[in-house]
Amino acid sequence: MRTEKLIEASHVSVSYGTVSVLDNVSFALHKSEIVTIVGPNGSGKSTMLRALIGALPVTSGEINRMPGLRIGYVPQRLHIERTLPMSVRRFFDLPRRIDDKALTGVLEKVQVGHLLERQMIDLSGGQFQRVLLARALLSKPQVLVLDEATQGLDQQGSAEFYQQVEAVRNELDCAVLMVSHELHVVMSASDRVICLNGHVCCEGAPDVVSSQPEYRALFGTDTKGTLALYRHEHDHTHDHCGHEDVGPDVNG
Ligand SMILES: Nc1ncnc2c1ncn2[C@@H]1O[C@H](COP(=O)(O)OP(=O)(O)OP(=O)(O)O)[C@@H](O)[C@H]1O
Repeated sequence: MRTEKLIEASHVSVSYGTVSVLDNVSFALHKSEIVTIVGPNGSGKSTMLRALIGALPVTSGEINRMPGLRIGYVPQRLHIERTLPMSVRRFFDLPRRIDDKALTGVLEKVQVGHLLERQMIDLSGGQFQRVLLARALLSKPQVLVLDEATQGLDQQGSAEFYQQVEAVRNELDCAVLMVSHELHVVMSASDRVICLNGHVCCEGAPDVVSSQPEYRALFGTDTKGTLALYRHEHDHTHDHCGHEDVGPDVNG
């Protein structure tokens, strides 16, 4: 039986000016599930995340979030000014002071306690992303949103990061909604995968999605998928589900 819906998008379309980026997308995120959005460059993944969390207005359709929903957001990257001294502890205090007691539990979960006095700019890529994850957890989120949070990490670093995310989900029982290009990593860590290319091409459990013709057309039959993703030329249509392919041109 499905649990309660935390966020629901119904027939959502988003355009930037006259350019349509999302067309008639419907989607629901349920309590405790890990959902990954995959798709080629420019297919609207970040746009969809931003619309779902309310950071971007939709052109048509509707997005409903559970009243009072707490969302923790881990961005793709964050620029820290190199000339500005900023310790990890100070970073946690932005935009408002966090007392040590509130911080302790989160530091243990994400194993960044030993980094508190370090400068943000001196952290490794993996440490930096774990600090961002810890910061997102401070609001005790019911939904954790990750937008390509492991960009720049090597395969082992990103696998460790996603294991950490899974552990956090298991402990906090929060839902996780993420965008990733690392199909081989996220496919194993997700309950459900949405394959997006301006519209929802297919969705379902990872093993179901990876055997769909739409998915294979996008990512190739290679289980790693990553290279095919960047080489993708979207020339298939979706007659079986009544969608005309109106997705953006994403020649990589
Ligand atoms: N603020 C904006 N104004 C105009 N166009 C935008 C804006 N943001 C994104 N776009 C365009 O919308 C399309 C979808 O962008 P989006 O970032 O959602 O895709 P994506 O799937 O997340 O891409 P990537 O995998 O490269 O990160 C792209 O063509 C992009 O150039």
